[in-house]
Amino acid sequence: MPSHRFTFSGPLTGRLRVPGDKSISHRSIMFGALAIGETRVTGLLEGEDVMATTAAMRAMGARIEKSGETWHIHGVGVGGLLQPDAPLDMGNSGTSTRLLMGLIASHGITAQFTGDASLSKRPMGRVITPLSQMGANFDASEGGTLPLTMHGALPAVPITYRLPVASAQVKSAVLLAGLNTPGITTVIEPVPTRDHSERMLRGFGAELKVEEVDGERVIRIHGDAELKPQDVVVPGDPSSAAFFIVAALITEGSDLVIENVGLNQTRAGLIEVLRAMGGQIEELDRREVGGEPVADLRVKHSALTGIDVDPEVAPSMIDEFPVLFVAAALAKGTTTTSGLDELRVKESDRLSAMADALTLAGARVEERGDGLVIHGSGGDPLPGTSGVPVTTHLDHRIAMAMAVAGNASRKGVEVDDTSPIQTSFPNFMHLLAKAAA
Ligand SMILES: O=C(O)C1=C[C@@H](OP(=O)(O)O)[C@@H](O)[C@H](O)C1
Ligand SMILES: C=C(OP(=O)(O)O)C(=O)O
Repeated sequence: MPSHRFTFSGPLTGRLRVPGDKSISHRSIMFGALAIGETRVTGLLEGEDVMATTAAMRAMGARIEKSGETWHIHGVGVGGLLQPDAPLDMGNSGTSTRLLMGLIASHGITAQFTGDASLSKRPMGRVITPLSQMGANFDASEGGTLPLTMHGALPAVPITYRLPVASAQVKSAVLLAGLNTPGITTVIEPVPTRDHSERMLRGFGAELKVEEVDGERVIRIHGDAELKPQDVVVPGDPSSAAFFIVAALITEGSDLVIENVGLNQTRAGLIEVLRAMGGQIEELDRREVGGEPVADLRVKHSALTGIDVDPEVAPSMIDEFPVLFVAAALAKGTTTTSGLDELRVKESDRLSAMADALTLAGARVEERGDGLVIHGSGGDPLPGTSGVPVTTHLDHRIAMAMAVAGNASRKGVEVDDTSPIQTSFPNFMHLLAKAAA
């Protein structure tokens, strides 16, 4: 467990580029593995989570290799996944687990899923329910957690499923099961979540339609699909850029350009919220990369003011709350967040983990059932930790959020375990040290 003390080492300046989008990276490997022919992917995030997806797709028959900066994926075709001969180790990755369960649900194969201590606590019942309706069978504990074994159904049965939680992973699991199911599988999404599966499935040639009915998104996918190989360029991950956006906003003297950041509307909530708090975030050279809107972001140190965050924006910044809480801890006045029950079932309980960590670093935080209330310092650096390190609970976003807090503290913040950062942002510590040097 490598611990690390993150201390102020200077304002953030210059230019940097964050790694590829994690959601798009997972999907490019999965969809490439289901296409017939060679898919080429550049800008792939080479973090542990995406490598778990890669290993699983190899175990089910896809040939995946890297040469130079390009990943080459030779797919097996929809319906062509082979039975893996060992358990699929999902590591720390909820996205790998839930999306692959969807894929396997409509293949006549059996697979066992295992994961680390964090993933083994996370709820899988949310995908087991619709995938069982489609015909898949599960040997799982009553709580619906890993390890579990699933038996796919061939043929699976198309369903219409209305999402009971705002989750792109559940939506994607059902749509992916629908790829190899005869007929039309329908997902109704009352609250919009990230739409990378829809965009990319269409790009790979699936017949998928999205309609807005009474304010809800209705997504229909035709089964027995044939996917055609694509050249995918993965844009930079806005969820990774978030740490540098907040670090620059709260560190005096900062003026930083973050290049090539994906700005898909379903992911861009944090930028909106930070601007409403007074953050100076400028978009330069807005363009399209791989079918997604992208820009370079110029971020300057700003005096932030606390706000009430509208719970409606939550799905478009669901992974960014840990670092938003850090921005709020440095703002003037109070920031109130609510409607964030989903944060309790991520890699850690992110409400309690961030309340504990920020309190230990000297911030004033109240934990409520579905959100945090944070009384900001008015721009003064946080005191920082002494003695006891903050606990990351195997959660990369807690580790990186508290690293950013350390950079805006007097004594620094000691983080108990930096290894989870490898799941989504392997060069984070290097980039932070470089930008603040
Ligand atoms: O579909 C995806 O790629 C993701 C969806 C979100 O999870 P939920 O669907 O559980 O909200 C998000 O937290 C995760 O990091 C990636
Ligand atoms: C929730 C996250 O990922 P996953 O669900 O894939 O583990 C995340 O990256 O913040």
